[in-house]
Amino acid sequence: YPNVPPGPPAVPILGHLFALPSTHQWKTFANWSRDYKSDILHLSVAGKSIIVLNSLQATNDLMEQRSRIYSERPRLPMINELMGWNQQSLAMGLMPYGNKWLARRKIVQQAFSKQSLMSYGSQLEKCTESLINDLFVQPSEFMAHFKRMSTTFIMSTVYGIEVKAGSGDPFIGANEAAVDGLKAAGIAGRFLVDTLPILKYVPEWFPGADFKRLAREWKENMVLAFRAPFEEAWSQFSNHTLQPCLVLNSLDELGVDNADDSDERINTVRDAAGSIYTAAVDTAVSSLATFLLAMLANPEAQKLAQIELDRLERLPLLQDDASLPYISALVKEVLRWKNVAPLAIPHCVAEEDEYRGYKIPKGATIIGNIWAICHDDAIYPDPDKFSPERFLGNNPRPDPDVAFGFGRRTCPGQHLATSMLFLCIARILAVFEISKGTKLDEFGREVDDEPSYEYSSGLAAMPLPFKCTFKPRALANEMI
Ligand code: HEM
Repeated sequence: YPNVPPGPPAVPILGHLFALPSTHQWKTFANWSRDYKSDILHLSVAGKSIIVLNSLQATNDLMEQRSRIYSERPRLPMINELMGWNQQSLAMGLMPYGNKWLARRKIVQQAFSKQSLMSYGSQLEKCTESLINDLFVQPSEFMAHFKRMSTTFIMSTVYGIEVKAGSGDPFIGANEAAVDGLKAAGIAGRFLVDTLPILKYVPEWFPGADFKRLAREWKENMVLAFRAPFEEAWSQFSNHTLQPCLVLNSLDELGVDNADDSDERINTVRDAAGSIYTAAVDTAVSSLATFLLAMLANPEAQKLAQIELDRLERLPLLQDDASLPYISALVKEVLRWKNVAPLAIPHCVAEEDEYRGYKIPKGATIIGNIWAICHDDAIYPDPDKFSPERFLGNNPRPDPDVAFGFGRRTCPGQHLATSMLFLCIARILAVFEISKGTKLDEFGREVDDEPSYEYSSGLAAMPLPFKCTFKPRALANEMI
């Protein structure tokens, strides 16, 4: 590869396949940048180039300034073809750049823009009230409550469907199974078929072809996750009983006639809705769990946040953000400190390009290393420390917008995610004191159960299980 950016030594043919770690690649990429004294790296796997961008400068110059050519998605045979994630359109996050993608993206962007925030604000407030209630009743199940809160919100705002009480809701089960498959398959190098696409023709019964069975099962889950809630909403739409929601607005706006259900416009709405559902739930759960870990790691931040909240003397509302600067800074720090999507979703460059004298080959996978940027000590000194103060005062550090990705592919749920985090965090801290869980030591004494602060790997990082105690604060009864 003449004149491409530097990178670690490669072996013939397979390139860096075996040098790529199977977990937490973002850290290895950042270390390689240090070792090879370059914020852009070139790797190759079986003849395909991968360019890793480890600095804000490089992601700005290429993925933002030149977004016209840096907005494609690479094709991964396991996810795209065998699991069908973009074979029949469906998930817009994995769709090729083009008109179909744009039509879906417009729907999501419009529904969750900053301006439309107030139209779904009351629903968000209702869901976070239930969350607080659930945390009172069964605090140890906090992860399940986070999931329930975000699913209930998405199902009602997107599909106009009320989630069934208890754990047996069929739509939640379908979404969970689909996202689990995507997360597992999103681990780079996990499936050899991504490196050697020819393997996709191996029959399922062939020894070692277990990936084909997994792909088939995951595909069934994914189709169900996209189709099942949409079909329910569609049948209500046809009967004129569908409650106001994204599906209703979009079908109305596109002028869809309820007699005609074979329309491409219907697929567009189905895909936009399904893309939200699969992208929003786990990201919310992971970042809320990160917030709890942050409170365990830095009790001082919790105290300062509560001093600010107590001045309100009531449960916070969405429009309180201007009067709660510490909480707003805390939300930014949650997004920066541990990233839900440390390597975003890979982009792909549509044309050959040149940058700082290096060649960027056409079709190369482009990875923006969100984690490396959010932990760059030139931008965020002492990056491993959880410190909302870095976004306050006379010299605030830049907002970590990069946590939501790059250029034309940036997360269209950014405003929704930030508002959801703001409201949940403000309300939880107004009502509860958060502290470490406990366990019995070998002498039967109660001691703190220290979290590992470790995360799973894959497309979306989730904190490994940890314990946490929620103690109602003195003001809790007055506030609710
Ligand atoms: C803390 C919460 C969230 C974080 C950190 C996050 C982060 C990201 C990142 C890094 C990407 C990839 C961007 C890129 O390729 O450059 C992405 C894509 C996407 N996100 Fe989010 N996200 C969050 C919540 C949400 C929510 C609530 C929604 C629901 C509307 C959503 C919908 C999407 C969609 C549809 C895409 C694909 C965009 C495309 O390919 O055009 N996300 N998100």
